[in-house]
Amino acid sequence: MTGRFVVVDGPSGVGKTIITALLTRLVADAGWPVHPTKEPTHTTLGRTARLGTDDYHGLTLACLVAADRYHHLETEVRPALVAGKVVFCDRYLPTSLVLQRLDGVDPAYIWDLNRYADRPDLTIVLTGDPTRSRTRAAERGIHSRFHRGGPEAGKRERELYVQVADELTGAGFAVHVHDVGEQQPDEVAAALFARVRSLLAEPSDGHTPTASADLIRES
Ligand SMILES: Nc1ncnc2c1ncn2[C@@H]1O[C@H](COP(=O)(O)OP(=O)(O)O)[C@@H](O)[C@H]1O
Ligand SMILES: Cc1cn([C@H]2C[C@H](O)[C@@H](COP(=O)(O)OP(=O)(O)O)O2)c(=O)[nH]c1=O
Repeated sequence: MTGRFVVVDGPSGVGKTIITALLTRLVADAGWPVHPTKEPTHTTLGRTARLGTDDYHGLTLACLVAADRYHHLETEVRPALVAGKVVFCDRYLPTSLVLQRLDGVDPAYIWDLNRYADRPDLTIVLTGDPTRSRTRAAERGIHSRFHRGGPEAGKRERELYVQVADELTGAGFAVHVHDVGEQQPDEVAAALFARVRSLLAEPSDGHTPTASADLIRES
């Protein structure tokens, strides 16, 4: 697979969607074929996960989002990578490691469930002021129980993303944590584009499965 797989993840309202769109534009303008996408997907399975967080909890939701992820990889991500595209995915494994953990699922099981999900070439984790992120998410519209809970829940979500970024790094993932601070979206995208450009200059690693559960259990 000659393309590159880049994930943009982080707490709700931190700016994943807008940054993914801006980065996609910058990379396309640099002459690369791009494929922006997101999880949960727009399939029936993905919509059930996105809109069903009040009905589905714990292991059920963990399996639902993992099933959506495997279908996404098979039908969309891998074909785009084979076609040489730069795939930008808004939410991926880090979301599961944070939200399913908040939902009481054993982290080792979350890793196991995602064992065969492709390891991205780069995982970008956006962090920012939790109150600001929560406010933006609320203004945009709350459609998930994970959006509720105010600043305290936002603080915990942010802490877990930072912890998960360390776990992923320990498991051999290329992780880039970016705190948006006071930056406007175009400034964030420009800073991240520099990192993505250096990735595009490197040879592709062929996109191996995640298969890191043992590593994490041993750590
Ligand atoms: N750095 C930023 N500065 C100001 N507004 C932002 C910033 N990042 C995102 N926003 C705005 O906040 C809202 C939520 O951003 P969005 O990209 O949808 O977040 P996410 O996908 O992480 O939930 C959007 O209206 C977006 O334009
Ligand atoms: C990808 C993913 C999503 N979800 C669920 C819970 C999230 O609140 C919801 C994400 O829906 P989404 O519309 O992407 O939310 P946001 O606007 O905050 O980016 O899907 C998980 O529980 N685990 C996952 O791994």
